[in-house]
Amino acid sequence: MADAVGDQGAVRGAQEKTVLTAHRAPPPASSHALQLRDVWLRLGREVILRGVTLDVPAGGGVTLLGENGAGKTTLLRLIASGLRPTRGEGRVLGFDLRDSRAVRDLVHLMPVDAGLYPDLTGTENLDFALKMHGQRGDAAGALRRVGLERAAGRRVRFLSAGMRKRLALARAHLLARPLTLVDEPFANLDGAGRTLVLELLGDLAGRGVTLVIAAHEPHLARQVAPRALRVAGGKVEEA
Ligand SMILES: Nc1ncnc2c1ncn2[C@@H]1O[C@H](COP(=O)(O)OP(=O)(O)OP(=O)(O)O)[C@@H](O)[C@H]1O
Repeated sequence: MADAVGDQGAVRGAQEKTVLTAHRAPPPASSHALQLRDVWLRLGREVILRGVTLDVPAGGGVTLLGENGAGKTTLLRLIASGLRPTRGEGRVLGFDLRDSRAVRDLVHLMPVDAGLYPDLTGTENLDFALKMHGQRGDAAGALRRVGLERAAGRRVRFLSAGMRKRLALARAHLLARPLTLVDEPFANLDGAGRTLVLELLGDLAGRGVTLVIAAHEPHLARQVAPRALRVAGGKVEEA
């Protein structure tokens, strides 16, 4: 997965984006958080997605299932406008997937590796994410909620994998983007951490956020994103 970590250019770009998005018109009304029509995606020599058609109503949570390498992460990256379809079309809350600036403002992807800035502290990571979206929020409260108050001033590179996951969860919860994509939220977490994931994602769902969760733990993920879809052979089908 492309990694923005430590990329000062990305930080500058995001800061410029803050100014741009703050003045953008509100999204057009759409009853669908996501619509894909015959989407194909080739990466290098491999065709990963082979004609994916999908409608996700706004507020309707989806759990993506599938074997290792099936294409779940790739699909999430495409929805987050990080990859362009080779063929086909998509819309996020009415915006064309090719309008990456609009889509990135509406979507948050919590990647499997957490996708944090290792040289920033926990608080700085949250503050930066808020700034990027032109939002205000209680970073200290979010850190407390995930049990990371003592890590607030520590650089992310010194946190454990589970602590990073908790921090990424705090960020997703704080941002509460209308379409929130979550890649393997339960990985690297202890029992309390998994309960916390369910609480915070459940809270987002309750606030009308559309969740798309890629997970190998359907019994957990479906508690907050009930509709199950299986990714296999480049297709997506109801599970
Ligand atoms: N940048 C890339 N270039 C070429 N192929 C890639 C790239 N990224 C992923 N792939 C391939 O795309 C396929 C789907 O990978 P993906 O990470 O989406 O699977 P996944 O369903 O998320 O798997 P897992 O459950 O293991 O996380 C794999 O065959 C992988 O090798």
